[in-house]
Amino acid sequence: MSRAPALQVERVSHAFGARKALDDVSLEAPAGAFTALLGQNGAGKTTLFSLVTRLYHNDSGAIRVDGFDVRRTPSDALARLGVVFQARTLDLELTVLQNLQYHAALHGIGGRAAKALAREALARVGHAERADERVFALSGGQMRRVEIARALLHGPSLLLLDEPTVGLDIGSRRDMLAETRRLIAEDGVGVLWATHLVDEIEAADRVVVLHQGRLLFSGDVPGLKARGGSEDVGAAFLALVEAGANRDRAA
Ligand SMILES: Nc1ncnc2c1ncn2[C@@H]1O[C@H](COP(=O)(O)OP(=O)(O)OP(=O)(O)O)[C@@H](O)[C@H]1O
Repeated sequence: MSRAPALQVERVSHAFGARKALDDVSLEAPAGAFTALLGQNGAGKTTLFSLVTRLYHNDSGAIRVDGFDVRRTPSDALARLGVVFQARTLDLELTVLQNLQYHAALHGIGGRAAKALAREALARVGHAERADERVFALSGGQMRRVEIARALLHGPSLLLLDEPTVGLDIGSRRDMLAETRRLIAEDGVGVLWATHLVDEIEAADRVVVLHQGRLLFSGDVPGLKARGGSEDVGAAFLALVEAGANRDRAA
């Protein structure tokens, strides 16, 4: 039997009052792959993440994590989901290990098992030796890695990252991307990585393009280049966005 996609979004819409933040969006993030969710400011990336994580309720379409519908089987879906939000969410006064143990407790894992999983997750992001330090002593990039370790701790099938490299220097950005791709290769986790930076995309990645709440493209990098009429990913992306805006003006 083939494995369910890590994430399936089917015909989902969401509005804030009269403003449509997502308009009939369908997309997939396969297991064992890096999917870049590419969109400019206001594209709807964070809204989509809020629906997948159930911060917002989706009352149209369907969202499935590893085959589990987030509305009908929320605990199964959320148990298979790891998230790194755009805003930092670690408790600065607690140690790195305590932050991870707290997260483990939310997933029903306690005691020695939690400690062991936390140390293992920290080792996977190269931070085993920081376990007993308080979070305020870490740099922005180190905190991000701890957040990734925390998101991986309960063994999710899908990892959502909302613009995780914002505020990081070039070296930290590159390292974080390489580490995420290594985790995909080692664990088979499916990653949905929201970004507006085209240089974070590699040739073998999947790409989903959102613009003003609408899906403009979903496929691989060669497909994006073909649709945008350019060998340059950035130029192809901008061509798609421009064509979408022209369609809206004509409508
Ligand atoms: N809580 C809210 N109330 C009203 N409108 C909102 C709210 N959150 C988002 N929006 C609107 O929904 C649209 C999509 O916003 P969203 O934050 O999902 O985009 P984004 O792609 O994450 O953007 P960015 O790259 O700037 O973070 C925007 O027009 C935004 O103004």
